[in-house]
Amino acid sequence: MSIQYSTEDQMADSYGVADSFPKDFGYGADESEIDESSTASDSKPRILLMGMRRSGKSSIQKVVFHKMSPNETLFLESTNKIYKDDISNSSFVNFQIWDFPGQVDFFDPTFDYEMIFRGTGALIYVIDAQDDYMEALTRLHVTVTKAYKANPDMNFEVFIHKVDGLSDDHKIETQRDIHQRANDDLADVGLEKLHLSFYLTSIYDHSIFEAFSKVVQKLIPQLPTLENLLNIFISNSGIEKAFLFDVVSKIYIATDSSPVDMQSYELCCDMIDVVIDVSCIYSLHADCNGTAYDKESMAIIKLNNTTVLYLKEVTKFLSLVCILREESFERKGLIDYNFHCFRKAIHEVFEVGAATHRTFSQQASSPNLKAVTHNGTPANAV
Ligand SMILES: Nc1nc2c(ncn2[C@@H]2O[C@H](COP(=O)(O)OP(=O)(O)OP(=O)(O)O)[C@@H](O)[C@H]2O)c(=O)[nH]1
Repeated sequence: MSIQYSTEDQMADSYGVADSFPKDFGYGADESEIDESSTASDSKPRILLMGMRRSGKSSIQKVVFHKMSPNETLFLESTNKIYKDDISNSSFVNFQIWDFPGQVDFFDPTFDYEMIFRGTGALIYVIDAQDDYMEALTRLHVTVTKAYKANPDMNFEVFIHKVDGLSDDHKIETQRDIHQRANDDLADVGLEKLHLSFYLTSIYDHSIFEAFSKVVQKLIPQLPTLENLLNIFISNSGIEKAFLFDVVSKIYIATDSSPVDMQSYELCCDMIDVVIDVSCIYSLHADCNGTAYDKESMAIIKLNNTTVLYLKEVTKFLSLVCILREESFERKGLIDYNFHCFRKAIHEVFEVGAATHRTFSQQASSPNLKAVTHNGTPANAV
């Protein structure tokens, strides 16, 4: 895997251009229709969203990357052509999402699926769990076998979606059934090597953000280093759990190696919302443009169960959100010193990556498209 980075000029001093909250605190231009031939911008790493009609693909993309409220998705119209969404203006992770219309006809000669799959990091196949999913499973099989032949390196992710309408038992049973059937179909054609990952998702809770976090993390080659840094940071600071968040999407790009529980993740997501809301409402600039999140951004929230939430800016796109006990927070000086070292290390990790990428780009004419591009650290890093 290799990685593409923004140039340092782009990284430097760019807080001013970040959009602000709420609606504007998104990813800039909305989706645009693509012409199916390859263009220069299409060389960005991409994540494909595929699945049956009305399975919820556009809703996922709108809710995660465009701050659309789940209820508004009821009014989304059906997608008729492939739409691409460039997630690169104000995010740490830098890729394109291609939202496909329900039925993709692999036999249509104008649809160059090999070209599309070759440049893809991950294929997300969305299955509506509230509907009869037999046809979706047949199409999943056709899609992943074609995609695997064109690009065996891509990640295959299955979102068992709309699980908000299912009881807990029904969720587990549906996941087991879909997992079993999909893998049996692959085994029947000798494709046991093709690994499918399954997630239970809904746009009505944080599960869709959690699932997207895991999909994106797999495309970040520095993930083990980030995890390691987080482990060192929390163990030396008396912190229980820490997430490194992409602020705009609330995708966490890394966490320490202790297990993630949904409640902690939700708390941290909510904290980001509170911080951005408050700084936007009380911003000195009436339009709040670019001022909702910057180098000074930090927040402490003390909960009534002796838990403290602590948020600090890491780069213009990333923030660290920690959960710790009140007694550990008494050593705030130590935590801040460790955070300073952690932040410095994060900046170094991505500076090294940027340098490696520059060397790589000079050597190779076409980049490896599996790994996502990063908007790295600002040049004025501490
Ligand atoms: N209950 C529930 N409904 C959802 C969820 N996600 C999407 N929906 C609804 O599903 C319907 C279809 O969603 P879309 O996002 O338009 O589906 P699509 O897959 O993009 O459809 P096409 O563009 O026709 O391929 C909408 O009414 C959404 O509100 C979910 O997590 N839970």
